[in-house]
Amino acid sequence: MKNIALLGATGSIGEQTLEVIRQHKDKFSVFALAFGTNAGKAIPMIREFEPEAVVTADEETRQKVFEATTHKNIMVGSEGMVAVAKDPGADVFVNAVMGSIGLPATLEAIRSRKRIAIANKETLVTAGHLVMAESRKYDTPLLPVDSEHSAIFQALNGERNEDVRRLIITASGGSFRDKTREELQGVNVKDALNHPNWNMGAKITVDSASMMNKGLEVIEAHWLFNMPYDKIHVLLHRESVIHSLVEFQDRSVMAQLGSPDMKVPIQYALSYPERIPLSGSESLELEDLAELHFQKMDMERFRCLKFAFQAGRQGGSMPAVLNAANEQAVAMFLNEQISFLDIEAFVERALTEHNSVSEPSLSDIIEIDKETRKRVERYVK
Ligand SMILES: NC(=O)C1=CN([C@@H]2O[C@H](COP(=O)(O)OP(=O)(O)OC[C@H]3O[C@@H](n4cnc5c(N)ncnc54)[C@H](OP(=O)(O)O)[C@@H]3O)[C@@H](O)[C@H]2O)C=CC1
Ligand SMILES: CC(=O)[C@@H](O)[C@H](O)COP(=O)(O)O
Ligand SMILES: [Mn+2]
Repeated sequence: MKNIALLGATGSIGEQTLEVIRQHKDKFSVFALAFGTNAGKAIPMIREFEPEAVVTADEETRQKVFEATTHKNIMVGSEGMVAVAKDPGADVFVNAVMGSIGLPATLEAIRSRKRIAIANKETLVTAGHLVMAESRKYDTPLLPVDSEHSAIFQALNGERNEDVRRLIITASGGSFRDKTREELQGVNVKDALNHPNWNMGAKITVDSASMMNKGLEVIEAHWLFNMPYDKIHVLLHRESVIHSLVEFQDRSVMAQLGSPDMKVPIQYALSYPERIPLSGSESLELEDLAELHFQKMDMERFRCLKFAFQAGRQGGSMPAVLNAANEQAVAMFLNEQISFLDIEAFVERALTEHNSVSEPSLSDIIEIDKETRKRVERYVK
């Protein structure tokens, strides 16, 4: 039995992780559930899965959960997530929170040598050098949940890193893939949240529309697979059926395909190296697909992708600034304080104004993250 600590339980990945656990009660149980403020969604989960520990984002939510469940072990905030990450009662740590908030807990879970299933790309973008150094030091590999990285992980199975010629990450193009830059001036939040292939949380859906999601995924792949940026390629593929590919030195290409369903990579990260049945997920019937489309990525149309490659190559604290500026700008876009195109403008400005710190420590990163968010907030005022 694997006991799972799940961060981000009330989110899109969190709910699908619980669905996988529900299907395999003989293999997985819930040790801890951490979430933000959605007590209405969390309370039935706590009643159903009876976790040893619960973590909420704030005291008010803690009180609501306590009143509804009388749970004895409800912790709060980043400290609560860190306590869960360290607890020997959990074997598996799933980071599915939104944003870089779960970084300290992820580092602690690695140090406690738990199985790490990482959905949260912001953690690796912000502090990939620290996370991967701890992963090597404590001999704790990270199992990717992000669909593209799970595909690459599967394509690399049994291969040697030096035999890889390129990682090819596919991108659906998001909600605005058929719009020109001029047309982007008039788009609103509702339009942005209408992803063609995936039903995901609001922040990642906006990132898909701006192509920042792919930018974050390029940096995520750089760290997870120890791959230089020159060997990471992004390909527009509208259908999200080929989840990503690896080209080897002999020009052989391995790809992982499947109907777009996040329960597949979530379950694989939990069951690896075993493959177990997953009910309710559709088989990919290739004969039913009329055609698959591929298109070269235009870095001027999708400028966030260009910024991410630049920040990744510059390294140091630049990716942390890219991420924090983007998190802040997307939050303001979702609050209807700024326009869609302001997101990339604010990210670009924050990167230009930042003096990069090489090899930033965890406290440097936390400080830079805070400063960048405040700076981006001031751009509106
Ligand atoms: N959704 C998807 O299909 C995919 C997602 N990912 C990545 O997975 C991560 C989660 O995405 P997704 O599930 O879509 O996001 P959602 O917005 O659906 O869920 C986010 C989760 O994080 C919690 N959360 C937010 N802020 C805090 C906080 N301050 N403290 C504690 N918990 C917090 C939310 O709690 P609450 O709502 O209770 O406030 C919620 O449980 C992201 O990094 C995303 O990039 C990667 C690939 C695919
Ligand atoms: C499901 C998943 O992994 C998302 O990160 C997905 O990749 C988003 O789609 P885009 O390709 O549009 O960014
Ligand atoms: Mn993805």
